[in-house]
Amino acid sequence: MPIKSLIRTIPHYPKQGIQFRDITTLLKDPIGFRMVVDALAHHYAHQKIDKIAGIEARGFIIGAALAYKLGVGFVPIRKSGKLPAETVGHDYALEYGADRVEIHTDAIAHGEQVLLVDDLIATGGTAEAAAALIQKLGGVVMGCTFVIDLPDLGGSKRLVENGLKPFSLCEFEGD
Ligand SMILES: O=P(O)(O)OC[C@H]1O[C@H](OP(=O)(O)OP(=O)(O)O)[C@H](O)[C@@H]1O
Ligand SMILES: Nc1ncnc2[nH]cnc12
Repeated sequence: MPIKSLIRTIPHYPKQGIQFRDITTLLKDPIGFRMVVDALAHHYAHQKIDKIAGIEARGFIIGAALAYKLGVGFVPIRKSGKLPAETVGHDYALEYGADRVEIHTDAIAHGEQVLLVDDLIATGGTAEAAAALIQKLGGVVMGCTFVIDLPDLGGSKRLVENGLKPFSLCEFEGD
């Protein structure tokens, strides 16, 4: 069963006109979830990764499982005000709104190779903000990975142009 076919689309959520790509149907399928983690682990198996940074909230699910599989540490990038120790932050625009992401200042050491993980890339605003946080701490974003790319929204193209090396397992285009 292809990964894409396990992803559910909810029309007009959370706003009129948005086709929401819902990974809960993929995650609840034990084979589907394993296929996602195994495919990403296979793709990155021979690359140097010191840490995985997962973006709240859905990026935690995929990112933590991938970190376990690759045997590397996991650090959370969270929405504003959720992290208890000293943070750095970055504001960004969303497909449907605006937000701010933060990371602990001691999450990443200078020169560490960091793989950024989220469930989906749309405009790329979240991933770029998260990458900026890693770079502020002196980390190197060696790649950004997603289960879903929405290429019509231009985010993956933006990441390519900025040298952030996106890799996704499936695309939803023109629908
Ligand atoms: O490429 P972009 O246009 O920035 O959009 C992608 C982001 O939007 C979604 O998260 P959302 O902000 O809805 O938060 P959630 O994971 O906490 O539901 C998704 O999980 C990505 O993080
Ligand atoms: N269309 C979409 N579906 C699910 N998550 C999203 N995040 C941004 N756009 C989204």
